[in-house]
Amino acid sequence: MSKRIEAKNLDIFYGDFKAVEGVSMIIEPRAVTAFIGPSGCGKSTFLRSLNRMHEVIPGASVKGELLLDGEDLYAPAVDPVNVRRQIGMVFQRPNPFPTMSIKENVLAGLKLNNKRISAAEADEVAEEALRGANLWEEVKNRLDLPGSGLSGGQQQRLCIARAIAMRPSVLLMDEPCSALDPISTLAIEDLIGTLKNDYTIVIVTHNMQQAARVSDTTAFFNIAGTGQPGHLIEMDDTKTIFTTPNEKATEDYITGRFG
Ligand SMILES: Nc1ncnc2c1ncn2[C@@H]1O[C@H](COP(=O)(O)OP(=O)(O)OP(=O)(O)O)[C@@H](O)[C@H]1O
Repeated sequence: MSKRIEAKNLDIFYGDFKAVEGVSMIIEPRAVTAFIGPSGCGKSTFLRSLNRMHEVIPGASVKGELLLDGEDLYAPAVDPVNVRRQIGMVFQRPNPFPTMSIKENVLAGLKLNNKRISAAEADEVAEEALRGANLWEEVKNRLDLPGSGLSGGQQQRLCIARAIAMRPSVLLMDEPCSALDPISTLAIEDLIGTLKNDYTIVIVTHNMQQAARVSDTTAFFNIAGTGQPGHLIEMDDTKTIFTTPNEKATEDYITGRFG
């Protein structure tokens, strides 16, 4: 299920503005890859380009190649909706559909994709996804109550359940814990550790300790100045990045000298 992503010399634009330049990297399956770097260096932009989510912004475009297990995700014949089905995304703020029940939220992606499933199948998919998101025990007796009635941490796990109900190969997470308290953050971090057995996981985080705790590989992005494009500076085992990085800029960033 878990797939490998390869970016080759990727540039990303908002209209004429080049936000990210020349990124080449391999994101391995069954592992967690963290993107770190100062504000504006293009971490979220690059993350969103991985499932073509940035295309919802008018004028956004990419140059270069992006391969999922060797298949070019930007080839003319590829439907971006299909890409997003394979590569799910979890956002900074938990965003369950407020008028839907917990169960309907989990199944929302399938419904949007017009997947016809029987009531029994729906129950099965919902339970499996909620178990996968480590939320089942907390919600199994209130599946028909609104998703918005859950705590922030539970809502974020509900959004993860909604993403994994689609059986994606990759899960992208854009600062998934930044709106959560420390206990809920820990629950999501534990969950990320379990999910990597089945998915390729990419996480953007501002929290250096979090990157060190949850990821196997870390990519450091930087920006030379306002109006300049962000670049990938280096990518390595998380341990190496946090102990003996190759680049001075990485060392300065992880030791808190800037950013
Ligand atoms: N929708 C947009 N339209 C135009 N420019 C954008 C848009 N989104 C981001 N940018 C620009 O692209 C650059 C990279 O932004 P991005 O949000 O990807 O950086 P980031 O590293 O994720 O920052 P942060 O850590 O603050 O979230 C910035 O210069 C930003 O202003």
